[in-house]
Amino acid sequence: MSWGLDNLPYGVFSRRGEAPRVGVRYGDQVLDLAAALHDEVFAAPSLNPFMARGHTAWHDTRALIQEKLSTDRSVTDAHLIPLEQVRLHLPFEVADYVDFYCSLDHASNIGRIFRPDAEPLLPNWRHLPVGYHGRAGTVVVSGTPIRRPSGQLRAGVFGPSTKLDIEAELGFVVGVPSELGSPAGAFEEHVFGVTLVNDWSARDIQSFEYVPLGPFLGKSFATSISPWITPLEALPRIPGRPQEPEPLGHLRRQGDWGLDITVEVWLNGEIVSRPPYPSMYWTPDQMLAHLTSNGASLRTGDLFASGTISGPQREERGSLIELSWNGGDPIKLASGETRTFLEDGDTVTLRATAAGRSLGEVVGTVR
Ligand SMILES: O=C(O)/C=C/C(=O)CC(=O)CC(=O)O
Ligand SMILES: [Ca+2]
Ligand SMILES: [Mg+2]
Repeated sequence: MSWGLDNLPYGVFSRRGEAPRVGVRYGDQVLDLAAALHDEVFAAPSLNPFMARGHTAWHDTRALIQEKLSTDRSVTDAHLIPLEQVRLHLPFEVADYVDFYCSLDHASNIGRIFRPDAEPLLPNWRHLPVGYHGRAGTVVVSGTPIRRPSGQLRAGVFGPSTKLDIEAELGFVVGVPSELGSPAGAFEEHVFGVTLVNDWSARDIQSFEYVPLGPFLGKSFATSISPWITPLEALPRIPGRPQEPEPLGHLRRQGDWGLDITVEVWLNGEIVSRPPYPSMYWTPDQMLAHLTSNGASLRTGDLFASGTISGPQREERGSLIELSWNGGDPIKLASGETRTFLEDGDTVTLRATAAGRSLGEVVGTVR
């Protein structure tokens, strides 16, 4: 079952007229945790206070919820609320937002498109997980409409982007802070769980502005996430793929943090791509190690995303700029229409599963 006892993602919900609070998804219902577990930490309108409690509390709480859901009828009858009665909110207060660039296939494709006369991979790419700081305040929950951004599309031209794109990504949510001046400790001590991310991107704004400081307004206008945060414990882990050259000591992998997750990209109701997470080059423990290797501290609520997930096949690409090769090879939809970049009214839905467990969906419609 996609939302069974082995899944149990956390979110923030409210019923009409009630204050938002923390719940866990079970089947097509939400378990009201403040009521079911008599713990005030779940009465907060965000997951941050619970996430700050740390790894042992996360593990014990999950075990308790599993036990109550499987044995305690009074809990299940009184505190499970049908999903159609609730509104889902942004599940945590986003502290900092960082976006990496961990897919070899995505980085190679983008290199070919943006820098056709150079080597597709820049010389640093295999030595560290390249990333940039995004904009935490514009991370929005699934369902939030996306306004087409305006910006400088080329020298002397300001106007609405004509190359509005998506990026199918996985996001990692930090629960436990780290100390300023020291690298973070073990991945599972800091990272609470994962969420699906659509990092909307305006490719015309991006390609004019990005030299030499990186993406700025082409990416900061909105980033959508799933209302559900899946705990690390619920995710099937697999070995990461081979890396050449061997990374420096501080970037060596801490264990098997490859994740067996497949994403689906839906455009106006049809699947246009299935990006495979196992094809990612840099693993999330390496992202965390790199992010804090200079002593930068983590805060509860930090979000770091993997970067666009693209596999080697065309139908595995996680962005429209790759799927349509920057507009030169339009995507043919079953409806008979074609697409290069997004048009007003288009709806994009990302869905993902990990060994049958749903990670939920991220939906956005362009306005
Ligand atoms: O290579 C570049 O110039 C920029 C590439 C990106 O679009 C960066 C990005 O958002 C990272 C990602 O999603 O993989
Ligand atoms: Ca991105
Ligand atoms: Mg963004």
